[in-house]
Amino acid sequence: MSTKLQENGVSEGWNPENKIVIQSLSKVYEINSTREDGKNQFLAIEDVNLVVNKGEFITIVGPSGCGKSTLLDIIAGLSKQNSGDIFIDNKKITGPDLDRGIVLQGYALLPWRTVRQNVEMGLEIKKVPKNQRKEISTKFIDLVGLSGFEDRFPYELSGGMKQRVAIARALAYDPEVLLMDEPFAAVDAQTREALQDELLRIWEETSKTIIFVTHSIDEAVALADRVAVMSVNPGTIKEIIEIKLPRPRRVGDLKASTEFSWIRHKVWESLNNGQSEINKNEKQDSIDLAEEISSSTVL
Ligand SMILES: Nc1ncnc2c1ncn2[C@@H]1O[C@H](COP(=O)(O)OP(=O)(O)OP(=O)(O)O)[C@@H](O)[C@H]1O
Repeated sequence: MSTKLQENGVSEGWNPENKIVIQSLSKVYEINSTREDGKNQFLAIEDVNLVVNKGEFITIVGPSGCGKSTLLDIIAGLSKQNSGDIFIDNKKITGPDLDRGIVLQGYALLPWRTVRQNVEMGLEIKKVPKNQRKEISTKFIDLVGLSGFEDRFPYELSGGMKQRVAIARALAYDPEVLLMDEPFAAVDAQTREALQDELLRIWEETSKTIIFVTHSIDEAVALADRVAVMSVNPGTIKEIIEIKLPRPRRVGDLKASTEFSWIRHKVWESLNNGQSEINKNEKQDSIDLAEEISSSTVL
């Protein structure tokens, strides 16, 4: 894939199968530092490269702080990278847009709006007429199994129901890409499995392209076509593991299979090697620091 850009921001020599192309992405945060060397920048992700095909389901796993949310925020256009580019349908992204739906861990529903009004938010922004909005919201409320709850307010719903509303809201305005950051982390195990099955069913029905961040290896393997494993310090994608489990999938059934356990172990190993690397890096950092201290003592 060529990195050369034409004047209209379209890259040359791209593959029409590609939905999202991430090239050499890096992000530096400015941080408050008390270090003597005055360093006040932190390299959160470095040289991230990833190509996601149309209709593909990619999950991202990695140790805490490796930059999963940072990466997703940049793809969403909510945060700006320091270097590198992201293309969606071969167009360079420059900020948030309705082509990308976002589902976050904290639901982010508006408490003063009913289920229906929350689901219709994106449609209002898109200036879809009222009767059409109702038709669309009815369809997606039904799709996530919340028919009959249209007039409830968020405080009247369980965590799992709120998360369903957030998914319906993201789907209702028909984004081609869904970006999900640990969307099921706050619900109990049983609800989580039900939501995973529901998401798989919706994805099969709507053929969206999904990038899904999770801490759970089981969830990553059960949902994805490919799992991107990130390492920390600096955060980058160290390995992409293809999940060749048959579809359609039901999460409960999958987990009982030997094939699932084998792939799960493979992802675990990849993550665990990363942990060893962190320990090595930390050890090396300590060695460097120790050497610095000892040499300054000699001086
Ligand atoms: N606004 C910010 N300012 C400074 N540093 C930040 C900021 N946001 C994130 N970081 C740092 O960047 C690194 C990556 O953070 P990020 O939240 O992307 O990681 P993550 O992989 O999503 O973590 P977790 O799995 O714990 O949610 C972390 O070391 C974090 O401390």
